Amino acid sequence: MNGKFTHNQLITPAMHPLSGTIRIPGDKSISHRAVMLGAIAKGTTRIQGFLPGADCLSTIECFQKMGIRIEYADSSSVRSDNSFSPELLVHGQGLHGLKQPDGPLYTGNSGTTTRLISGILAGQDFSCILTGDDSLNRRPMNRIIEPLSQMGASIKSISGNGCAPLGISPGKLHGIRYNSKVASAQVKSAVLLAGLYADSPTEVTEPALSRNHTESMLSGFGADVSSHQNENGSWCASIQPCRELFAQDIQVPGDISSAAYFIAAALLIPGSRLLIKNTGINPTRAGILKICREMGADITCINQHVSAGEPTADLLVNYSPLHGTAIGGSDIPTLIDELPVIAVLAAYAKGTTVISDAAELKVKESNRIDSITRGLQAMGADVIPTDDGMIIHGGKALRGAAIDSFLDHRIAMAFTVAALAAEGETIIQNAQCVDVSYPGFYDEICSLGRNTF
Ligand SMILES: O=C(O)C1=C[C@@H](OP(=O)(O)O)[C@@H](O)[C@H](O)C1
Ligand SMILES: C=C(OP(=O)(O)O)C(=O)O
Repeated sequence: MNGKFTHNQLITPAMHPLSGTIRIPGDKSISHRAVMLGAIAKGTTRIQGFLPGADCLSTIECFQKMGIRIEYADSSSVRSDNSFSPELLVHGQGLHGLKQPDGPLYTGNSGTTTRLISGILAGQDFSCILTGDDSLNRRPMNRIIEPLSQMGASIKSISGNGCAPLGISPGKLHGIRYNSKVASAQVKSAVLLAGLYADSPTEVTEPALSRNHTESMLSGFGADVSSHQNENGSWCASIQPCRELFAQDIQVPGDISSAAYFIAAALLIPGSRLLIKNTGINPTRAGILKICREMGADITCINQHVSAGEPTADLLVNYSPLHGTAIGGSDIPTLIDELPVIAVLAAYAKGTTVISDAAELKVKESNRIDSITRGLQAMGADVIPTDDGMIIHGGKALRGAAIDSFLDHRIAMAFTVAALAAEGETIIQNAQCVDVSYPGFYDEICSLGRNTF
């Protein structure tokens, strides 16, 4: 992967409780989707609270390369709490307004960019190539190649290994009824986005409900989308062919996946009391709140409201002694990206935590079953990896260690939290990868714990 992720970060144990009020950067999933739908809508979409993380910047660059003008609005500002609040203007050109890029589209480290944009590109009348960094180009793409091909798209893995680079050429799309084996919002979204361009309705069924931001936002932009749960517990989302999408004003809530590190740090460090403002609590994303409460956490949602179709709240988190739990089934998609930091909580909790049904962890930015296990073992935790998760016998005191981030932002941040509650110093290797989803993470967590890093 790119040399820019080479910086190592020293973490010393927290010397003080975490206290105060923080505001988390915008939701990554919603930021991606707002740019994508804005680009293929008619008119100018205004996105407040956009996440300027590396992944979302990859999405912006892809659409700029396809002729879409995207700019920061003058009113982008530094808020009173010193955080930058970017407001983005996306000058959409309509469903058929994208132009052929003059070279490959580079999606960096971002699975969301690659898979969702593939659904849009399948409906264009030009050919292009999608490629990412080393990690991205190892992740499975057959999961989108298969349904998009069934719809009539011409999409292939150029090296024939089921991974990017992907070559996408014009094809005439028709609606399908697709049964996805995995509960994946990226697969569902790729199919629904291609469904905008199909000549008949498209349906995707998934075994459990994955994050539903695409469905909500497509509806807001004027598409005819619906979803329901089947009798066997699976979920079905459908979309009608679409003539035009219309620009929207979108307020992106804070990312609960980023809030997760502050929730966890406050739960682990005695005496902590943290108010995390304006966090998205969409039930398809908020599984971490449920699981933490099951583990004994004191977390209260206050000031609940709906912003641009997304449930949002301030989270008040108090230090809490935790105990182990079982995590699996339909909860997994609602907390998939939080499992690294939940595993850290489990290592500090009394008793045993069993994580199952989470084989998807193996195909993220790193093999997260492996990277979590290795990191926790290096710190002295008792953890046994399994095929679809892990078993953690918690409650041992952890010690600082050298932690390989595997260039995976979630691993770097989860082990930063582990290090704050450990004995001795920890080095997070290649820690700059946090910029993928949370630029400024180290400044924020450092200012709260008043640690000397
Ligand atoms: O659609 C999205 O925005 C995402 C979906 C999830 O991936 P899968 O769809 O592969 O589960 C998640 O892990 C990723 O961080 C973001
Ligand atoms: C898996 C993640 O993202 P993506 O799939 O977009 O790379 C993540 O942010 O943890």
